[in-house]
Amino acid sequence: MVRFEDVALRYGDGPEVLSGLNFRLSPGSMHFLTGPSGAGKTSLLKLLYLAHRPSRGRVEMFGEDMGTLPRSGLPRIRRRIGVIFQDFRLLPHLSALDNVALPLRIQGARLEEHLDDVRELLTWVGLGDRMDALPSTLSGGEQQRVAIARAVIGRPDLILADEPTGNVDPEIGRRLMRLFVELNRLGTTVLIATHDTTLIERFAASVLALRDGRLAVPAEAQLSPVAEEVQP
Ligand SMILES: Nc1ncnc2c1ncn2[C@@H]1O[C@H](COP(=O)(O)OP(=O)(O)OP(=O)(O)O)[C@@H](O)[C@H]1O
Repeated sequence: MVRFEDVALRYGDGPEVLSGLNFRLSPGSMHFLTGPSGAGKTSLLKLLYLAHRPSRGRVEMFGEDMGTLPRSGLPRIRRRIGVIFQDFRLLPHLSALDNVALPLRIQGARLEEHLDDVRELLTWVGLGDRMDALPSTLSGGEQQRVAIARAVIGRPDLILADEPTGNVDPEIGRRLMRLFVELNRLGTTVLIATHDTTLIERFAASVLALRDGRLAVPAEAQLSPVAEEVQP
């Protein structure tokens, strides 16, 4: 479903911050993306979300070559991806509930028919009593949970998450991971960028390790079709 062949990325005239990337993510697989600060994790997620075009190499998403995709085709591909960036990118004038419902509206769904799902999901992420709050009145961790709910509500084929448990307490972090694992079991491909080694040790997912813009181990990242929580 995702295939990178000798992909590189540079910002402007700068050096390549990612280079020689070769990997693929098979449908319904789960992966962690790790690496020290500055290794290129966020940049790789942005390539996967088509926020940047590679400066070299071939990116294939859902069987289509992104190099030949016209700009008008981007929304169609992005609708299949749920993304959680570190800056959350919530719409400031919409309530938590309306932010989460946004992907459904964009898909053309009638909100009334999905309101219960939106409320259930917000309750699951611990925001049952903050549904009407505007993002500016929510804490960082609460905003992050709204962003996660928004990323998963439309049941995307691919979820990209940048440090999704970074701002929340351990109990909520475990809940969020259960949400990702459950979606993965239902067939969603999940890629989670994190520094958190204990999180990685708890799940039998494959690990893509970035160092200085390169994958430390050339990754045939198609192991672990479904992630299992490792029992202590
Ligand atoms: N918009 C940009 N313009 C120029 N350079 C950038 C830009 N964004 C990132 N970089 C550079 O690209 C490299 C990789 O950054 P990136 O944010 O992808 O790393 P990261 O692994 O996600 O780091 P962290 O764990 O700290 O979030 C860094 O050297 C960074 O300075």
